[in-house]
Amino acid sequence: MSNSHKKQQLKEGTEDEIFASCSFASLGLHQTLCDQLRERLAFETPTQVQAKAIPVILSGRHVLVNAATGTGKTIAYLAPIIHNLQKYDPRIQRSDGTFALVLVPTRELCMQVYEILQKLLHRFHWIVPGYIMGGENRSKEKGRLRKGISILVATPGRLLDHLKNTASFLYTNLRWLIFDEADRILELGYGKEIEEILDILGSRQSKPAGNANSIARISTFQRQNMLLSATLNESVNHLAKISLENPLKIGLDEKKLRLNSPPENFGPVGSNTHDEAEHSGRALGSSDGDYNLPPQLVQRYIKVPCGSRLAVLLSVLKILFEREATQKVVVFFSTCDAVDFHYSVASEFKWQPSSQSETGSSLLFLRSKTFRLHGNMKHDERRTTFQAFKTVKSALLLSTDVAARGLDFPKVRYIIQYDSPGEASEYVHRVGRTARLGQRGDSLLFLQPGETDYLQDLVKHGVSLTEYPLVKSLDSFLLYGLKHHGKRIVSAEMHPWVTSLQKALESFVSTEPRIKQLAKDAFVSWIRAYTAHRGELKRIFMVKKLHLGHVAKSFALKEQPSLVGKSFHKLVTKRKRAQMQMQKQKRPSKKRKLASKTSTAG
Ligand SMILES: Nc1ncnc2c1ncn2[C@@H]1O[C@H](COP(=O)(O)OP(=O)(O)OP(=O)(O)O)[C@@H](O)[C@H]1O
Repeated sequence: MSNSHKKQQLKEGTEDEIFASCSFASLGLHQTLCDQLRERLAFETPTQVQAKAIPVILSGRHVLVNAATGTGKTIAYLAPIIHNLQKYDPRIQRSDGTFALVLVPTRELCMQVYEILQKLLHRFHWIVPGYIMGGENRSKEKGRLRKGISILVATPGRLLDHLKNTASFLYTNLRWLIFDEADRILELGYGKEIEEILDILGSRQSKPAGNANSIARISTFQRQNMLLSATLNESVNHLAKISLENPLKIGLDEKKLRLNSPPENFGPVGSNTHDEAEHSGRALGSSDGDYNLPPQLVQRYIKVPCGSRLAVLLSVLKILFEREATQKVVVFFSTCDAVDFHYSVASEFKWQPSSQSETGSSLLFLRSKTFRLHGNMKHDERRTTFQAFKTVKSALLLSTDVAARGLDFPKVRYIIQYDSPGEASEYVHRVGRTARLGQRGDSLLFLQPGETDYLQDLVKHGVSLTEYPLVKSLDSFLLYGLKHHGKRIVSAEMHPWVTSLQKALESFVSTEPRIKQLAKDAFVSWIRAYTAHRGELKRIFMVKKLHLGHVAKSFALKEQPSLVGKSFHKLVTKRKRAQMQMQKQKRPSKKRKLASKTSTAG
């Protein structure tokens, strides 16, 4: 979509908040680069964050950039690097190795940044872009590194692997090091790898002893490092401290990042050593303070009892896709198994509510094209899905948090967080897949009645949501040719539409052994993910409060799976113990004494 077309879609008043009133050339960028921005990407005017960051980055300062999702942070760092690289005289060559390194948390983001680079470098053919990431063929990557990559985009695990094992990887000319989605890289548990990378590259500000060899291999070029995210907070404090020299903070206030506080380490991050994780970094302490969200984003929550979650999700999706012929929706789940199960239901479940029979219809309930994306998928399938959802006009994407950060799927209109995100920062990034660059967007957060305290947690970060009129929406459906006005129906679970749909779903799952197995697997991993909430959130998302029969219903299982693997058994035992503990605490003191004696004896 052209810049001017995009601008037409902006709400009145929003444009000034998004775009600056200057040109790319006036920021100091080379004319050919400005032409590329216009011709290849259709960008005529810089966004506000680009107008602020580009001159500072051109001046050589280290920066920390914090700006709302979808405001153009990628170009803010890529354009100045390209500007500087094209100036080198004599021209840089492949044999000079890598000059700029962009670190990103996921493979999809790696591809996305690489594709933007390809477009921007079209007329600077001597500057070579490249990428290395988990899942790709290592020896092919080695070959590309040997030939030389001027601007390299990488995921941390694979980068470290090549830094240690690919002798021909030349980085002595490295001048720029960028951490895009810096907080997420740390949340995924890459703290140690990042320190190691900084040491090998000689990019640590306070260089530890013992790395003299690696540092000696680096030339004395001026280094410039950058950290960027829509949710930079104190989780990146340590990284900022060890990697940035006198940084300029763009879009950040001191409250959010206390660079003068005593040094910490990377804190209680996960110990994940894979290239990505499915979950948000639930172990991180969240920072109080407002996050920047796109002002035009309409944020709502929906309160649904556990047993009706699936029926309500499908109903909301049906409403969305029937209301607008072309519609792009992303639904976030907490686990890969949940994505797989819901993907099968969304693409195979047939039900015609006008027919009296439960299953006797041949019409798909959801007619949208459906995609899925998660970390357990084959690498190629993941790549194809990512590209396909980018270009498709109307579709539903079911995903884990691999799609939560940085991905720029054009024209996504609706984000549904079916499983709650955990940290407020993850909420911000998930909803940030819509309402990008001033465009319209809606988000919907599913909560069970006992989880609504989560809304208070979001309020602490300046995020407030209004309630979605669920019963009214359900009333709009025709059931057996009739409208059911739920005047006296106060709860969604009692709504005739929901009860009929639930019955049909249960019957569908029970007659399809493959889907039943997916449902059981999803049930187990969903509970496991629910127990993974940490800190304050554990108080809101309490596994012991869950009614497992209702959880089973949310996977269209008529009964709770009896025994599915050892880990599930352990979980049930743990829950029983916790429940017994709670009961003991409720008993009068005499009995409690007796109970405690018995349990000690046991
Ligand atoms: N100057 C510009 N004019 C028009 N469109 C732009 C401009 N700069 C960026 N865009 C477009 O805006 C969208 C958002 O850009 P980008 O992905 O860089 O945002 P971001 O701030 O990095 O978002 P996130 O925090 O989600 O990663 C993209 O579709 C990009 O092509």
